[in-house]
Amino acid sequence: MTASDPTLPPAIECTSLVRIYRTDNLEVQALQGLDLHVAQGELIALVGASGSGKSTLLGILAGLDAPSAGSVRVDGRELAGLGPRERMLYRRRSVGFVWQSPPRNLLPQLTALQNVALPQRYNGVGRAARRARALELLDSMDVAHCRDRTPGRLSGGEQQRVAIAVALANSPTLLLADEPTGELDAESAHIVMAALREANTAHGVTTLIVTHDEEVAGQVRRTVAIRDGRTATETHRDEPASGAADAQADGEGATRPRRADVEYAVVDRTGRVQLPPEFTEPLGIRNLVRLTREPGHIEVWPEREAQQEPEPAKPEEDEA
Ligand SMILES: Nc1ncnc2c1ncn2[C@@H]1O[C@H](COP(=O)(O)OP(=O)(O)OP(=O)(O)O)[C@@H](O)[C@H]1O
Repeated sequence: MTASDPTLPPAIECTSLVRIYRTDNLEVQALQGLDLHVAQGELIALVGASGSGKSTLLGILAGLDAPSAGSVRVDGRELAGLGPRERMLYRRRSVGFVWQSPPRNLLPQLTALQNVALPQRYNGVGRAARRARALELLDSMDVAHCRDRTPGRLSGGEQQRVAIAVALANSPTLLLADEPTGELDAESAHIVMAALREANTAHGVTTLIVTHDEEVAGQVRRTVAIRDGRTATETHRDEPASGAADAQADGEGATRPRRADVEYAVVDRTGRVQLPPEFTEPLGIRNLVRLTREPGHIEVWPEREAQQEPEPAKPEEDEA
């Protein structure tokens, strides 16, 4: 992650974001008041069960969709009220997008070099500069050898690395990837993940990756979990896994375990916290809990326990 400049606005700031899909007689609340704050230059993974709202959020951040309510700011700019032309320019200049399916990312009749040059052409970049930038990006994604081949003659992993180069072509501030390793074997997934990290560090682009793959999520410092259309928990890692091994070598060649990951529950602006089912279900917690304030922490009691007043802790007896 590149160090973020405190004078810059956050890369992403979602506040009470709501997206309701309405069909004939059905209403689906895909996002239900989601809050998310991402600093400039961060690389984060977004995880959550199928239907939790990940793709909906990505579509809104990409400018492909608009929220029903709430605010979404990218680099301090409110997206909710953009008109069609501003939205098109935002998509063209500010965001790069990598889809799960390699063929969806590239035009099949164009070579890798032409695919990376094309978005720059739409942005008014001259021929020589387009070509130079495309070659530089293909090199930085380690696919320079693929420059004159069409996508059909590239492996899935090579296609995804060319797709990252395409996404970076117009120097976006935000790189979004929806399950970019979802159709790849483990080795290719590892290489594509390394390319996304390279995009984040060497090109300084804030990167958000939606994934179901725990190994991919384990390779970033911050993983945000969405549940029922809201950010529910976050896992922060001091030392993300490199992807291949879960231990790191010290100077003398010995390995030491990674420091423990820390999982936080997200507290939203109104003080709401989602209690994960692995905490609530064993205790039979459903509708009500009782909170007690303790020195330095808060205790959450199931309703039936709360009805029987918790006994105050007895001072420890002197064993002498
Ligand atoms: N165009 C749409 N019309 C109606 N409902 C939709 C539409 N797109 C998504 N939904 C619904 O919104 C909810 C969130 O969907 P979304 O695709 O954002 O979830 P997801 O977390 O990305 O799921 P997955 O991991 O399966 O891709 C789901 O209940 C889904 O059925």
